[in-house]
Amino acid sequence: MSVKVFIDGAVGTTGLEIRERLEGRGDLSVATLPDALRKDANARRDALNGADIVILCLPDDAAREAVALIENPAVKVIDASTAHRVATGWTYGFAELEPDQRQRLSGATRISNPGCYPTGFLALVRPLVREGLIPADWPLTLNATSGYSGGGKSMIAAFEDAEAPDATDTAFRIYGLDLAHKHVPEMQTHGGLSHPPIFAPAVVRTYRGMIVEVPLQLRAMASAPSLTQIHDALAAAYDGSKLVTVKATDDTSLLTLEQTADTDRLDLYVYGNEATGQARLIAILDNLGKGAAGAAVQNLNIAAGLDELAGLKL
Ligand SMILES: NC(=O)C1=CN([C@@H]2O[C@H](COP(=O)(O)OP(=O)(O)OC[C@H]3O[C@@H](n4cnc5c(N)ncnc54)[C@H](OP(=O)(O)O)[C@@H]3O)[C@@H](O)[C@H]2O)C=CC1
Ligand SMILES: CC(=O)N[C@@H](CCC(=O)OP(=O)(O)O)C(=O)O
Repeated sequence: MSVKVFIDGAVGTTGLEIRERLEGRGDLSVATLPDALRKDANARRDALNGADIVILCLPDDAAREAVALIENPAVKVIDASTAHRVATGWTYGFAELEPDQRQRLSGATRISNPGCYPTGFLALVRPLVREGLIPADWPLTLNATSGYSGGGKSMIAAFEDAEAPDATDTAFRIYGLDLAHKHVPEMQTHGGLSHPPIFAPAVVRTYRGMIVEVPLQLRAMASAPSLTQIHDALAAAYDGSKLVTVKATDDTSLLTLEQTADTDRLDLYVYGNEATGQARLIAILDNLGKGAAGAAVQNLNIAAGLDELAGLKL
């Protein structure tokens, strides 16, 4: 039987990417609302309660509002916003993050899709904390750069439309200077960390793509893990995954923000210097791929009991 999917926010940046991945699928049908009704509460209530699975591609407040409109207990929800990523009763939609995560997702009715930056950070850090290679109370930092589609329609306009209210011609800018970025709580919670990491994000004049880097002073840790131990722990954590891959570190020429653009892959690297006891852990993904729409479709497939990789871009 075909699974009925409703996308709320279907004409936004993430919604359009999800629709593209679901096109031509015979195992599910996709409903969206016409333009005149897409913000109409009654039309949304009917569509939300009539679906098997809904995907919310909305700002946080509108996502909370959508969840409140759902009365049918059989409806499963995948929320792409930040609203429920550390909320009680929600399962974090990063299938590869913990050994039992996929199984938990297959039985969940409320799934929070991870943030794009946390996807890179957690992929690098969580297995190492779990294995005791990084102490849970280590003062972690991460530097990251995103394509401008990460800011949705308004940031796309700012970079592409000189008439937009916040138009910019910058090539690269840093932000999050108050150290209170909305992604930090999920990084701490799902990383199993005692303290929030320092998160230094930047946005660059490229539509899509993301690099997340975690620098580590290994020699200062009591565990003093070697680069090989770190590499092997990550390789073991993602063994068999077609989306998350620990890459060889002998070819630095491929380390670009664009290398996973328009795919749902997540490429991980462990670089460093054994002699100085320093490491640079690097994750490269598409903010709209594994960072948003790719993860949402993967979660949809798992929640619906379908082929997990159907519609995904490898
Ligand atoms: N862009 C990215 O890389 C990522 C985005 N996300 C998250 O996904 C969600 C969507 O982001 P994104 O697609 O980038 O944002 P966009 O701004 O591109 O799209 C949001 C869409 O939601 C619509 N909308 C707003 N309020 C309502 C409402 N009350 N009822 C119905 N529709 C509404 C908007 O309508 P209108 O077109 O009229 O403005 C717009 O089409 C956000 O929570 C974001 O944080 C998560 C990971 C990465
Ligand atoms: C470049 C840029 O501005 N990126 C956004 C994050 C992307 C996003 O939409 O955040 P969610 O993953 O939580 O939905 C930001 O830093 O706020």
